[in-house]
Amino acid sequence: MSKVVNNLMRLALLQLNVSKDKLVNLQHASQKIREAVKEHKPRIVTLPECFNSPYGTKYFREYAESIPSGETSQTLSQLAKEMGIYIVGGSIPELDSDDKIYNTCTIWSPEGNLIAKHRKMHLFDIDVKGGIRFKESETLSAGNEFTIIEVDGHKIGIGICYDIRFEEMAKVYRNEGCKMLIYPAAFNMTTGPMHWELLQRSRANDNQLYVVTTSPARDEKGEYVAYGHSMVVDPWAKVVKSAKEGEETVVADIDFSLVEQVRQQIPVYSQRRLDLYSTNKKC
Ligand SMILES: NC(=O)CCC(=O)C(=O)O
Repeated sequence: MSKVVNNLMRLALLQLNVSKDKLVNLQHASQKIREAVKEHKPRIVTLPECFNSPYGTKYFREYAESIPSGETSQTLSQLAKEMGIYIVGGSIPELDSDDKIYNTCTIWSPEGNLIAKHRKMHLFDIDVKGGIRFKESETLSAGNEFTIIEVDGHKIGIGICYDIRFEEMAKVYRNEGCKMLIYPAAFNMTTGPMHWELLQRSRANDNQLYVVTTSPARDEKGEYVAYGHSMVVDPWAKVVKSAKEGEETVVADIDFSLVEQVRQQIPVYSQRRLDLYSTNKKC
């Protein structure tokens, strides 16, 4: 007998205020998760990049925790179990046994189990004249592994923020059968207005899948001012839901059958000229 797959799935994206107090951040995220689940009954709740600490290289070591023994992991595990949901737990600075620190997303099942963790693969090192300079590599190490989870028969690829700029990574996920990419993210006031929506619509369009981002809320007084605008883009590359700048919960109903519809109607994937080019081929 063939497996019946439910194509509909509700997501709640929590664009959260983040402070310098880790305990306050965890309590706030917990309250918002409980409220979102009671009100909207999502299958998956997503959190922002660096939701338990300020986003800055000088903070990462101080706020870093082991996974899954640290207090943030324990909190997310209990919440996922209590509310019976999947949590894509934004990201936190992770302290590894080798004393390295990673920017890591943990993913929790409705039973409270850690089903995957994604370490940001591409570190955010940029220097835009007159704009922003940021060097994650001053304190962070890069992850080396792709991360795919499966929820109700649907494969979902995970990246973190700057990872979205690398179309090769998204293509690997598409090649593996992903129908959605989720990126906890914290763009800024220089690149956000230029590239935030463009990148999401590009990845959705290139790969004919859903793209979901979750940002911290904008805090104009913060040292790093996040752009906000958490977003859901569908496989037609249409923005179906978008937050404004402040704290907000975005609820989106996903219809995975759209993925197949788009892929059938515009069959670029099978029309590629892999005899002429491939990602491995040198120019
Ligand atoms: N936290 C990040 O990786 C920020 C990425 C970003 O702002 C960009 O422009 O890329």
